[in-house]
Amino acid sequence: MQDRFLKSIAKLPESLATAIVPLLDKDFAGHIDAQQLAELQKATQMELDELLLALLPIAAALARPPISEFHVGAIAKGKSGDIYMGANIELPGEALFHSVHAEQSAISHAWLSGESVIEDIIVNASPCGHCRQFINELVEGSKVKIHLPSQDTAPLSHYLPYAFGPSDLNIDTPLLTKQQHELILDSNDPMVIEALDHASSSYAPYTKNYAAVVLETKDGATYCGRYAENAAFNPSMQPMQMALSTMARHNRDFSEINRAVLIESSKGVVSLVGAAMDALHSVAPIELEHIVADPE
Ligand SMILES: O=c1ccn([C@H]2C[C@H](O)[C@@H](CO)O2)c(=O)[nH]1
Ligand SMILES: [Zn+2]
Repeated sequence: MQDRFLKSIAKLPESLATAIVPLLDKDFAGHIDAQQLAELQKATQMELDELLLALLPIAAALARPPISEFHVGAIAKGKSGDIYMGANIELPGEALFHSVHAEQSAISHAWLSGESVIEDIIVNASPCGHCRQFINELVEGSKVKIHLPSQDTAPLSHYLPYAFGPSDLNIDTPLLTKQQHELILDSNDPMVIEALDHASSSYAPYTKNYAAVVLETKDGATYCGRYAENAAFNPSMQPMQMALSTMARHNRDFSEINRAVLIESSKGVVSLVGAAMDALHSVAPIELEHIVADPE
């Protein structure tokens, strides 16, 4: 089992601790599939909602909050029945807006894993206004059920009444809808090809700046993040932040980053290069490779 889970395991009911330890091997990065979840339920005799809340200390152990030391854990449950954990990240010495919230981390985890609907979000602290707005960008966002430790489960529409969202800007294909934006680039560099692929699947309906980041560690492993815009603009999730959050879930240290690539569209009305460089430089002394590709 990874050391980072030691303290959280001690907080779990004994039957859950025993059943989950085998899943927390060196490759565990916060994904539990529907079958594994059913086995956990069987071993613990818990109702599903109860089990999901009980798993939050495991999600919170994925956090990297050097500024607040406040560990937030979240779980996004997809329509497939699989669950995706996420946790907050703060970048040392950088402006606070570079932070990633646990809910964003869990949602991006589900999105990168191919989920097309998120039905439930379970979180250990009440979701802040910015997260409520981020959730509202999702397909059927107002219906996402929010589960909190000492509250009755309620849909997002309860937490965010009179919401402003994609439909106010005439977007009817919200976040998690399959995106396919062809970008043309001639390269046989596998890392660039991976980034291009993710940029094509990114969500940028407001600026058309289809963009993605891939980070590579010295051992050749890669971690990606796609751009996910928000109708209220500020709560958008930057691709660098999403990639860092992917790395953190995989228990990799940011100092292990060896190469970093940002690909964005030549026709976007904004560029993410400045924001991506600021975030990257706060964690690793690496130059950002910035590639601009033409949309088809
Ligand atoms: O909904 C919330 C509220 C806060 N945080 C994180 C952000 C920051 O890292 C820390 C303190 O706000 O908690 C979340 O992850 N989700
Ligand atoms: Zn939040």
